[in-house]
Amino acid sequence: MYIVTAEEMYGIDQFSMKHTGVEASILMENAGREIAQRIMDMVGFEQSILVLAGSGNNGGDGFVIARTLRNMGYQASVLQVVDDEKITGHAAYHKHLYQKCDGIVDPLDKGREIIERLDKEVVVVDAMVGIGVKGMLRDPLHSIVTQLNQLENLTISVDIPSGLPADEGEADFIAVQASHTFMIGAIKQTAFVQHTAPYYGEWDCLDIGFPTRAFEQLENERKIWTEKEFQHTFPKRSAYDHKGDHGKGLIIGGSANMPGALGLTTRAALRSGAGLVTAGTTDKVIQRIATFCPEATFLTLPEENDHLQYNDEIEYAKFDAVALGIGMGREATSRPIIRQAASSKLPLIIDGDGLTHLKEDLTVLDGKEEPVILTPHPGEMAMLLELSIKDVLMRPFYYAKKFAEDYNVYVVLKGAFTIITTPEGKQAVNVSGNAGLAKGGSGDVLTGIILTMIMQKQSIFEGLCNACFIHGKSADLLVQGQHSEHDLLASDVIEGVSLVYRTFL
Ligand SMILES: NC(=O)C1=CN([C@@H]2O[C@H](COP(=O)(O)OP(=O)(O)OC[C@H]3O[C@@H](n4cnc5c(N)ncnc54)[C@H](OP(=O)(O)O)[C@@H]3O)[C@@H](O)[C@H]2O)[C@@H](O)CC1
Ligand SMILES: [K+]
Repeated sequence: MYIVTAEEMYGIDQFSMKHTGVEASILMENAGREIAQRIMDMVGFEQSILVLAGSGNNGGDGFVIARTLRNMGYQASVLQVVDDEKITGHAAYHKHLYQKCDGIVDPLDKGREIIERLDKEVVVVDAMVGIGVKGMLRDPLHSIVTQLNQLENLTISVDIPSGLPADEGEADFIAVQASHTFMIGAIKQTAFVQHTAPYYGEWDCLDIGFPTRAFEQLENERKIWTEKEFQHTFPKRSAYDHKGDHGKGLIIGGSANMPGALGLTTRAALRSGAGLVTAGTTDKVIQRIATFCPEATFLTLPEENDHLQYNDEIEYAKFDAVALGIGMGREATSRPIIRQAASSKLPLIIDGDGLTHLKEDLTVLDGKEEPVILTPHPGEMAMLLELSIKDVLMRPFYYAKKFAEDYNVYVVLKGAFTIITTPEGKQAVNVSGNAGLAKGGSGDVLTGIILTMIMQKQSIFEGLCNACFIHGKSADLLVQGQHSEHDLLASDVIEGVSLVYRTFL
């Protein structure tokens, strides 16, 4: 399923009409009927449904919804929140149809009173404004939305909560706080941006008949990654495979104060299916983590002041991929290891403190032909881009893409909605995971799973998406079972990988 901006959605709409001849009023009919069906699944005949219809095509969807619900025996009516002359085009056509089917339309001047007296059992359908919103809502919509947000009624938004921008990057708006949103045709970008996502409530995206070609012509490819994609792309194993077929991974990191991080990454790589994993770290760290990951082998690297030192004896050629930086600390004397690993002919994952070292000298990436994967959280992304965390959170799609393209790297921007970006700018959002992952160690586990995934028979992009899916899904399955979001530990997430495999493969 695609993730779009408002402009891209209009492009899909135009392409569909031009190349398939489908008419806008039919798309509107499809949209309204699909949403009405979802409303019928949630609401009983005894409940009243009030559709708030605005002037554009979003309002037009509202008239279709009201007509469909009434035809099916539901008590639905429309409160038109704009003057009559504002309803034009396809919306006017569907308003007319609705009225011809004995539909009731209350005019705007009754609006305030209707909403003030609204029984809390009445279900509100918000079709006031969709992706055509420009700037801050004006009155009367502004005051209606303010009023509505103080009520506790079940509120179902059509396509997008009215007032909310579809595109990332907007800080100032007033919008309906929806209980549910049914998006039409494609997911709107702000459903995955931290400060706008909560307005959608629970959401789903409905197909209304846009042709696949209309999405394929989009310049920016953005999709969500779900269990379907995971099941479709995850490589099968053969009875004749040997350990070398599942990748030999090298993990470099660890320091006296952070030995556990490397242990988590190593064990996560093993648990997710790597053939062989070697942890390259200091002798002290090896002593601390060896029993936590007995299946791993170890490479003792020199240290100074409890931190890793550069060592030119690492035989990179023995491995298939390297993950670097985990719990490594920020001592400048460790930094040359980054350049050395980058000059190896291996795919390279840089995580945690490795990203801080990288920022000191981004030229280490120059000319590297093998894939490089960076796994920043928003703070690290901000550090790499020399921006504030707020800037990154405001436009995560844009900034992840910019960095990935500028430096020819894959970026896994971690967060409640992890965004995976290829060097060409293709993006996917992983939707698995929960607040239980917001803990120290989660990122270390993800790095281990990523290392394993990029060594399997799938593209790097698929491997990264699948790694994020497995990591989040492990947490989801665990909190549905014996754990909660409060007590979940990173080490639990490692063990939960088995649950993911047993459930989905
Ligand atoms: N083919 C498709 O893609 C399909 C799209 N469909 C649906 O169409 C929707 C997009 O429709 P759209 O383009 O007509 O825009 P829409 O969101 O209704 O808003 C425009 C109206 O809002 C008003 N308005 C704007 N800003 C405002 C403000 N700040 N404060 C107050 N008012 C403001 C503006 O008024 P004006 O500024 O002109 O006075 C104008 O009248 C889309 O979200 C989906 O639901 C479906 O039918 C299926 C097929
Ligand atoms: K809406």
